Amino acid sequence: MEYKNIKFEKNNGVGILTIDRPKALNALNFETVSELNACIECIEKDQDVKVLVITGGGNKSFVAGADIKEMSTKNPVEGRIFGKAGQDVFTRIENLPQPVIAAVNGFALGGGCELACACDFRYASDNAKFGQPEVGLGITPGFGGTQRLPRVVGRGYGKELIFRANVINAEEAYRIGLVNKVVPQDQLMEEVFKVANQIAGNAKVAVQLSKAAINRGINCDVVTGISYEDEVFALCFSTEDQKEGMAAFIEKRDKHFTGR
Ligand SMILES: C/C=C/C(=O)SCCNC(=O)CCNC(=O)[C@H](O)C(C)(C)COP(=O)(O)OP(=O)(O)OC[C@H]1O[C@@H](n2cnc3c(N)ncnc32)[C@H](O)[C@@H]1OP(=O)(O)O
Repeated sequence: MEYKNIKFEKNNGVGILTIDRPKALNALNFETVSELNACIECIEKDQDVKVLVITGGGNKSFVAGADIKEMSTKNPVEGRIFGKAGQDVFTRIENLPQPVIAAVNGFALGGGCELACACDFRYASDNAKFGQPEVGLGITPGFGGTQRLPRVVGRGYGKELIFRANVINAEEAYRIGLVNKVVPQDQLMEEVFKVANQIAGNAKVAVQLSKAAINRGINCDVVTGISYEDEVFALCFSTEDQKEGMAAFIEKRDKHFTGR
């Protein structure tokens, strides 16, 4: 499929999705959100993609937020339609069966920080900047930021970032747990691919079921979460990779997973 504002490629089981409007610092206009949705819908069904990496085009920005110029003339009905479109695609990313890593290579502001929070975890380049500037523009975060950011960094830091609309650097983002690792900008993709390949080398069904169990458990009580873990744990014993992984350990040999 041809896209105007995003790029998608695959390399050895790792999908790389780039938000690619560098002249607008990869800001998300309606067209970009729609393309993102179409691309994520394809990835959901693509068995070849074991891990997805999301990054931004150019070397200055991951995503500098929703497109302010486009939003500036919207009425409440249009605002709701735009907000819902962004929320739906970010929820779709969060619920993708495959793990998703955000490679944050610059500004992750507003919708950009929300996109990063919809990913399973985040690595950042040392020039990355994070923030939720929405209240300084007269709006609330609208692509899930009021919900996901406090769940990632905790209520106190989440509320402070949203209320102050301040921008923090990569080291501060690391300190509050918003990113897992900070690396020099020219090493970001290499480092992220290393991690993505490591995940892609593990038993695919077990990785995907682990993600589903974590996501489900985080949104419910621990007893319900644990009972879901029961189900996915048992399900793993129906896979070829469970037989192979354990046989390889016992026979002291390399494992050869098939993803089944
Ligand atoms: C539901 C979600 C809501 C939201 O996400 S609200 C939006 C939240 N985001 C922001 O408030 C960030 C807005 N952008 C900025 O504050 C600045 O940019 C930066 C600090 C990120 C970078 O500043 P600098 O290095 O001086 O670059 P530059 O000249 O401002 O930007 C280059 C071009 O990119 C466009 N641009 C940047 N961010 C956005 C955006 N969020 N929406 C639309 N356009 C954007 C600019 O306008 C300009 O373009 P031109 O050269 O044509 O003037």
